[in-house]
Amino acid sequence: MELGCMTDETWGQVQDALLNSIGEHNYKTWITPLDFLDCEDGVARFNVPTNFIGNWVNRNYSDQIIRHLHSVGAKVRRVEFKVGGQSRVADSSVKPNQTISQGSPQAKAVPVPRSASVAEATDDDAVGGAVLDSRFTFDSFVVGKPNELAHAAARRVAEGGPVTFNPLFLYGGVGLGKTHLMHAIAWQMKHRDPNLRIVYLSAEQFMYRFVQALREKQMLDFKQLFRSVDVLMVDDVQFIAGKDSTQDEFFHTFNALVDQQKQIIISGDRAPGEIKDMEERIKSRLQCGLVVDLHPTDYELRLGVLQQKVEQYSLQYPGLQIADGVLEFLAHRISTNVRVLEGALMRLFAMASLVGREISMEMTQDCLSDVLRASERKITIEEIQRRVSEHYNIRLSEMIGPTRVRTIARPRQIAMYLCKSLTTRSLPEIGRRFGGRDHTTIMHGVKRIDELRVKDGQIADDIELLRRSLEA
Ligand SMILES: Nc1ncnc2c1ncn2[C@@H]1O[C@H](COP(=O)(O)OP(=O)(O)OP(=O)(O)O)[C@@H](O)[C@H]1O
Repeated sequence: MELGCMTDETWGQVQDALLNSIGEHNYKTWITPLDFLDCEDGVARFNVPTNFIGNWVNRNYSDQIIRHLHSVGAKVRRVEFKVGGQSRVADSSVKPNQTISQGSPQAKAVPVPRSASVAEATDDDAVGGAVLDSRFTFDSFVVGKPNELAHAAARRVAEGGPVTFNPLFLYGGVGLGKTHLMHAIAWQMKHRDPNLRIVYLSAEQFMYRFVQALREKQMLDFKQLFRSVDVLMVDDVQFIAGKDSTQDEFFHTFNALVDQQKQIIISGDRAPGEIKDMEERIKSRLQCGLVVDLHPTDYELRLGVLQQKVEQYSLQYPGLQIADGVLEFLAHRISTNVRVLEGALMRLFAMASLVGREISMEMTQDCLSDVLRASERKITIEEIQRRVSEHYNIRLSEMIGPTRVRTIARPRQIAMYLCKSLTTRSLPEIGRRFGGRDHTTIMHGVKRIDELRVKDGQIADDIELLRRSLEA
């Protein structure tokens, strides 16, 4: 089907769909104020009454709007929100809350002031890569135990000098700061040497560029472009898993750059070896350098992020007060990812500025009831296995593997016990996640630990400690 640009009619259909998907309250607050202006060259433009609404819709709903527009046949790549000449931009190929650079025709300001030295360094927008978010710097990255290794590795790479580990592979769950760290590396490298040719892009964008080059018979240019950069950064590499030709091209680009001693930085949602449908030769290349993971946030890190954001938002909303205990409450209750945490805080500030009151505990519970409900702690089997392995200083592969040596088998049984008591997973499911063991083995393990808990104080203490840390 040949898609057309957006019209009043398609916008009407999308509004209906949004009403269904985000609920009446959110719809009235965020979508009703949007005034559809026009749609040209795949860019749909809206007037918004305030910067805040534009920014909020861009961060939280632009992806959904674009998706709904596609589903009703509107050929829209990007939505743009304008207020008095400023605009918020979201691109279907760019992550939400990334911004379009000053070099772009849709240039816009972001609410947080950017560092002048870094801003100047963006002039050439890398080599056809995505635009870097000016907020994602090392200065704004809060370091805690769960991310200190990844942060140190990123810092080390950003310092430049001889390439010591190639690639740097950063991995971790959703919203834990992979993109933030990659942008921070790029900013610092650019700052150090403005002439460096740095390409940052998502694996999805790499694929689109590759397909476009194929279609337009520009493969030579494509190869030259990517093989002549000084630093290549590819975000969310898992996206190319299962996409054979893109993987092939990625593999050759990767090798060409490594041969030239050019730094490569890659991110993924899991360790290279665990990416399904990724060619073995790519997995093994990805493991050749330094592989570091960002662990799920802990309470202190979440509190640190919240405190930093409060400082930032206070500039935006001067005079707003936040009651004692609110940040601690949020850090305790919202234990998913940092993006959710940031969104929650931003929502509170918006609400408090609308009603002109301090952010109290009552307002927090009221305004964030949906987020708080959704964040009710769900402990995963993987998390338990990881924590128990760390606690007993054994490898995760040993925990899941076949060895029956007591020093491994006992922690394994403790992990099985915790899986049974802290998750809703069935015994066969737990068995599968422990290297395909039978459910009777799990049952036996759980029973054994139940007995030992009573007799062995050390085991009881260990279990209690692990339980508390998992539930934190
Ligand atoms: N340690 C941190 N300090 C400050 N901000 C953080 C930190 N970690 C994450 N954030 C913020 O959380 C948001 C999500 O982070 P980011 O986009 O880097 O996550 P990601 O790991 O790339 O997630 P995804 O898997 O969705 O790509 C960003 O606004 C980022 O600035």
